[in-house]
Amino acid sequence: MPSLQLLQLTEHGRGLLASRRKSLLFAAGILAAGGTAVYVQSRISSKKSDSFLYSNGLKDDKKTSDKLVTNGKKTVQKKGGLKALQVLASVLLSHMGKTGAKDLLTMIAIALLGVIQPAIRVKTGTVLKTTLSNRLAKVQGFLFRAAFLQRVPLFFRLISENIILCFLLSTIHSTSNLSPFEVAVIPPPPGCSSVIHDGTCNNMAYYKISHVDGRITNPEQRIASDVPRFCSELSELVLDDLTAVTDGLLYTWRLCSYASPKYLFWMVAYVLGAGTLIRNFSPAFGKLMAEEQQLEGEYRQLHSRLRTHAESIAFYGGEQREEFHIQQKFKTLIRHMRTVLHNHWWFGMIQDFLLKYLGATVAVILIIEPFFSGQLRPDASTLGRAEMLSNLRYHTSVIISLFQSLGTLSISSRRLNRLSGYADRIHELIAVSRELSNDDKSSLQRSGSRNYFSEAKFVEFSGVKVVTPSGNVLVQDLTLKVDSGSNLLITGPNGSGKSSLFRVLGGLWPLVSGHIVKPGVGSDLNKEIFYVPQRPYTAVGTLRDQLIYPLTADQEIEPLTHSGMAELLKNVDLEYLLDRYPSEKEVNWGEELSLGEQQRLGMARLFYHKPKFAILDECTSAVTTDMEERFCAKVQAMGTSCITISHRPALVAFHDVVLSLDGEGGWHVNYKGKDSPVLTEAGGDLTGDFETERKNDALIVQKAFSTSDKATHSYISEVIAASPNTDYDVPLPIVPPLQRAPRALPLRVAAMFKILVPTILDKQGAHLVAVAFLVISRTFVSDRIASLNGTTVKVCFGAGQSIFCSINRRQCSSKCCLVFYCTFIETLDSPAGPWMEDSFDSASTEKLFEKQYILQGFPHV
Ligand SMILES: Nc1ncnc2c1ncn2[C@@H]1O[C@H](COP(=O)(O)OP(=O)(O)OP(=O)(O)O)[C@@H](O)[C@H]1O
Repeated sequence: MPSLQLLQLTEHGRGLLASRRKSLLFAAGILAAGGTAVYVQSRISSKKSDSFLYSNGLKDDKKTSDKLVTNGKKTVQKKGGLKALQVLASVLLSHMGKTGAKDLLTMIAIALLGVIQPAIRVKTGTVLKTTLSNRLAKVQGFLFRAAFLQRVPLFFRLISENIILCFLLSTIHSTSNLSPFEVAVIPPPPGCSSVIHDGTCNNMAYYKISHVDGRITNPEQRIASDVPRFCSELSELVLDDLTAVTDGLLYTWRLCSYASPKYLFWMVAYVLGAGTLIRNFSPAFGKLMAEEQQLEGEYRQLHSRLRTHAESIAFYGGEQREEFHIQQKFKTLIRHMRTVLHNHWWFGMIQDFLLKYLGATVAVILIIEPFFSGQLRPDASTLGRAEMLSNLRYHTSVIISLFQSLGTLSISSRRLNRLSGYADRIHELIAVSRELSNDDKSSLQRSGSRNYFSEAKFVEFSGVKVVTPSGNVLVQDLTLKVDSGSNLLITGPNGSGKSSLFRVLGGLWPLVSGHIVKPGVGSDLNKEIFYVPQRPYTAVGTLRDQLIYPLTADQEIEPLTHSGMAELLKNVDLEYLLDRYPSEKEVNWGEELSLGEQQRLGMARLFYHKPKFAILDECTSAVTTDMEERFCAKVQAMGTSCITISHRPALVAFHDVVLSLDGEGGWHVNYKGKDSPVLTEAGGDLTGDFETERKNDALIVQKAFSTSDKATHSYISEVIAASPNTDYDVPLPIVPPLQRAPRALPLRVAAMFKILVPTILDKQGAHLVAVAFLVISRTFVSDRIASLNGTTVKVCFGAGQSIFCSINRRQCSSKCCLVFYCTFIETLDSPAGPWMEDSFDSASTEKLFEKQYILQGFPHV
């Protein structure tokens, strides 16, 4: 009979299936060949991507300057999402290293473990886990028997077996639950993070991205959130697709061994058709995802701004304004997330319907089609019918599994689309940061062109133009030389470009035109030119770390001793910090020290580094004049040349050259006569003894106060006299410390209700109630299913409906029947199982086989 091609195993197929080793070798061969092909391709495209990324960074100077001037209008060159994905995947593979390769192998091993399991199921009709569970159940039954018969050695043997089985089951369970995200993230995501960190931390790219370039907002969101999500979703996709491909190949091969290729043809045609339909419906998930990340980043940034400027906002009382902004952003984010969720909901529904449920129905139709067409007739003999049934059952399982793998592959495009949203953002970050970090190198390399940096022992500007990132020209054609040993003071109105000149000198802003000569060109650490800003950066760490910053302990040539630290701090009257903070204590210095103290710490840092040139950008604005003068004198004594920005006339005395900017691009230079005094108006020989008491500041104020006019004096005296005397005997009120220990459970539950109850009546509350109802009803159904244990079930195998069953309806709702039916189909014994020996109702043509089962081991769903 021609239709028996479905049922009869061909000789070739039998041969192949007879050897499980061959099947595994075959699958492993396909995997290895596929893996090698993908790796080779990725290496090739990695080279291409590298050259693509580098070529982006190396643009000629003209282009750079044009780009800067038109930065505001600049648009990001959008790569296709999948192109970005390809580039990123190749970057990941090429920067994987040993650890990354190990992770990838683990992933493949997990995928194969998932594949081997169905392979065993197909062959033996049981799942490995199910076999072990069955055995465990049996062993536990035997335990009772052994105990009842008082057979102690047998009992202990069974207990040992029980323990081993438990261990194996828990290993299998936790291995199959091992999420690919964890595999990818427990060691840091291979390649990706290091490429990004290299790119953003090099050549001040972190500064240029957010302050100069403007193409990327919130780079930290991309690094901290997009990268882990991308890695997690990529590993999931690779794992699922790897499993689906191998599953698909195995099942296709088995189906072709048993049955006509027309089944495969119909299935592929169906999946392709459904896939095309779905693709046409698919919303732009990649774009939606990128937008979501962008909005999330902006929302986070508002919170981090609030935290950074908390004190100023609190003093201004600006909470409501800040809250308004945060709420606005939050609402926009929620609105967008709702759109995304809605799209996922309806699209997932269509996708599941077409590929999962309708796909399974198509599989059943394919299987029963020969019955309806009359090509397939049950054999007259009992054994023939039994074999037909077993084949029918087996083919249903193979075709459904094949549909599932094809379905998984066909939804990959949606997942890829989503992934491409992350890939786009990460790729953009890598490309922009490489481009920016290469900008500086390119200006060094092109010393033949008009604008470049070169190395010398002095600082010189020749025809330098200072242009802001938004294109405003601050200084035109500046030409000036600062020799080693001489000091330059820069003055000018606010916003005239004084700090910007240093930004160009330090390479933070590009050199648009002109030539700069300076010491330490291209060196990593600013040993030659040391910058001291108005608010010095205080790194997280100990007091010692602050002094040696940016060096780390292992970079120090001469380690700073405790007495050295004390000496440095004494110069700036901060030696009390040594008593206040233990030497190993890590402190958030930016929050704990006042601005004046931070400036003094910045000065001590300069004394430690002893650079050739020091750029002092209003770094003494918050310290007393006395301290400022001592600092300048000490710097001079150290032999460091200063380039200073200050509005204080007292500092003129310490400088030989004054550069004045007019704020409109103009500038002029004044040189001081050689006989000018080095002393300030405040007087005192500052080059002599620098050590003054901290109390000096207070003494100066007291002196000024006592010499002030009589009226003021009498007014203040009156105020002091009117103020109440402090009674030191009265105990001060004790402020209770913040509660740190966790509260008792009832209190925590009450707090939760306090939050939840008011929201229960609004829209979100309704959602919450609906979800709670679903969860409770699911538990109820699950409980009903579990109560099926012990129920007697009659299972019938019919010619028309393939398999059906009936359950005592009094004990089980129709929903439970459905769940039971699906579960039963999945866990049905092997075609060669013991039921084949049972008798058939051969009188009925409809009912081919019937058997009663007592259900056991039904879990809660
Ligand atoms: N990242 C930036 N993008 C665009 N414009 C900027 C940027 N940074 C600074 N500017 C502009 O450049 C101009 C000069 O700024 P700069 O900080 O050099 O002024 P300054 O002379 O040091 O002023 P002040 O005396 O107030 O410190 C200002 O108008 C400022 O708005």
